[in-house]
Amino acid sequence: MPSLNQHSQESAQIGDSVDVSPVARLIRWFTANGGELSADVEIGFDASSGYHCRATRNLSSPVVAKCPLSLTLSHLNLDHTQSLVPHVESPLAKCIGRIPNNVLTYLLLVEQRLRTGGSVLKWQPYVACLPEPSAMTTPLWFGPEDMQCLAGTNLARETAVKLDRLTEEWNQANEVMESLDINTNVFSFDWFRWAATIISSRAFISTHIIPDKDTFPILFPVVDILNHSPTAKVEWDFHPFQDFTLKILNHGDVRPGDEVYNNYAPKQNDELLLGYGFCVADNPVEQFAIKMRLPPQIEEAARSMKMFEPVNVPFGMDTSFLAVDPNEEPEYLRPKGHPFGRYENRLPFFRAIPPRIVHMFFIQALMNLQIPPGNIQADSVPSRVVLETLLLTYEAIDNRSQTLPLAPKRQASFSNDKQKYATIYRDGQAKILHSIRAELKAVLDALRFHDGVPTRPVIISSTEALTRLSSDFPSRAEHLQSGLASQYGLDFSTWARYSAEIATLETGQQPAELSVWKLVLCLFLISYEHTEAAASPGRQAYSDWIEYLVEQTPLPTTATVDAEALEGFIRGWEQNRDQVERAYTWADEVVDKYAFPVVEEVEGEEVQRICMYLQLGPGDAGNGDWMFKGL
Ligand SMILES: C[S@@+](CC[C@H](N)C(=O)[O-])C[C@H]1O[C@@H](n2cnc3c(N)ncnc32)[C@H](O)[C@@H]1O
Repeated sequence: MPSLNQHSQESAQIGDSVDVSPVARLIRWFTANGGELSADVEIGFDASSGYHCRATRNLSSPVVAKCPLSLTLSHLNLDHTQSLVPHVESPLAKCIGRIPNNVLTYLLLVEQRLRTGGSVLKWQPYVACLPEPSAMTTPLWFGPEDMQCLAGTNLARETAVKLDRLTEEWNQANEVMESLDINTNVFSFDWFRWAATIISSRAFISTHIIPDKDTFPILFPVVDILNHSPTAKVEWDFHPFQDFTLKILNHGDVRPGDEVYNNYAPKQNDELLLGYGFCVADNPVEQFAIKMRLPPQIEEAARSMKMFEPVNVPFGMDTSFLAVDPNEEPEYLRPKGHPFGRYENRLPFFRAIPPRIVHMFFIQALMNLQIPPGNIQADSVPSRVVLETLLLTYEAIDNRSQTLPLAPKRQASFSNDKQKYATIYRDGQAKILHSIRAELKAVLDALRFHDGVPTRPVIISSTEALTRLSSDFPSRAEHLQSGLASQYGLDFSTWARYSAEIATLETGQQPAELSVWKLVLCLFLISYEHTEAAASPGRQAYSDWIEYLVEQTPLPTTATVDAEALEGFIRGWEQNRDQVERAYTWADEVVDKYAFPVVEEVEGEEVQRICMYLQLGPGDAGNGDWMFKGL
């Protein structure tokens, strides 16, 4: 390719000799009309990144390209009432004020590209170097197979939304043009989509060059030919109402042959893919967009209880989200080591999660546990509430991560760039989501307790509770186990067997472990209350816990169960009929309120256990700090 400075010195006449390449014509047109391009670079082309800029020798100055306002392309060129940029004659001028400015720019671009509509072909050399529809790689151009690469990602939905919006804009523009007797045949949806993609992938915002008007998209020929690198050090030097210069700040580091990059600002891969049609592998600013709202009635109730006041935002979180409409901006999950830092939170395991989402699950936790918000101080949240908030957050992230599994091992080759970039984006998103799921899971795993005497609040399954019952009240435990064995066919030959079986057993479409828990808690209550025996540390921990649960959920005055139904499981019910009935009714309520599922590995398989949170009595109602100590 000839060096561009040679071209820049040639006289610029559009439409001259046919053997001049489109790039050479572009540069001649550009420089003849006030544009500047460094003599140390050339414009090259390759199939994967299209036109790009490359150093032919060491850069003698930071300036790579400078585009005057007079060469820009935007709807403003159609507006004959202004004198900031040259006017073009076009029927589209009639549409000013009747079609949105960005849409008018699409239409003007199509006119220029198709050399039609009677408009002066002012930007012909520029438009001739714009990528063809066949080169477009944003999801607006994805076929069904390409879309499959986006399955489970946020972009799968956003692409459909964007296409709908574009179709709507196209329909409305056609209506206006028809009403003004403008021939609309030329503005097919495909060309309209092409122009919209050109704008999203290379337009700048007008604010810096025309600060006194509302922002609109504006094209700066040639400056827009540089590709993006997230590490490029550049300056966008705008002189209002005059020109825009792109400078390379570390121009001394650029070697002959190096590609010279712009930096389109830190952008995540969803924005890059949707707007530009490419992605950055291992993009350092990548986050995971997440949109969650409380059900409207719960949100309403929470609002009336002043839960959206800053004093009711727990864990030392930043409260600024309260002033932002949740529909305006998405929230992002941030992986460890993210360059923007993570979210302020006294509890480290919540630092990946946006405060709005943690607050939302905090509200949900209070509702689930039936704790009136007035009883909670945001700076000293009981650990049971912390745990419930964590469980709800984990459940939501876990559910989402099941719709976006971690990437399988892939072959390095793809059938096209769309699939290559979609896969980079998709895999990066899955990686973030699963890493945050794993962080939360690690906290839950660390709280899970299997053997010995709990010395801190722990999560226990019915296996640990039954073990404790066996050691403290062997004959009651034996009776219960034989009842469970005959009712459910459970095998108690080893605890591992029991765990494996109970995890997969259902009764009435509910996990059978819920029923076991109700019986065990009922037995704990009637046994500990009436036992004088000196407590072992293990027994003490459990009996303190039961005492605490009774404090939280007092015994009912009337029962909802008939003790006879418990005959096979609870010994001596005849003598203590009323007591057993009330204890079981209590246990039923406690389990409904507090039991939760936890995934664990039993005999090499991941299974779901129903667990309870064993607090060490009222003294442990503290602020949840223990949850991360020593983790
Ligand atoms: C502002 S234009 C840059 C010029 C463009 N290469 C061309 O052929 O006209 C932005 C487009 O360039 C391509 N591009 C920019 N940076 C890229 C990169 N780092 N990797 C792959 N393609 C890139 C994408 O197609 C994007 O939509």
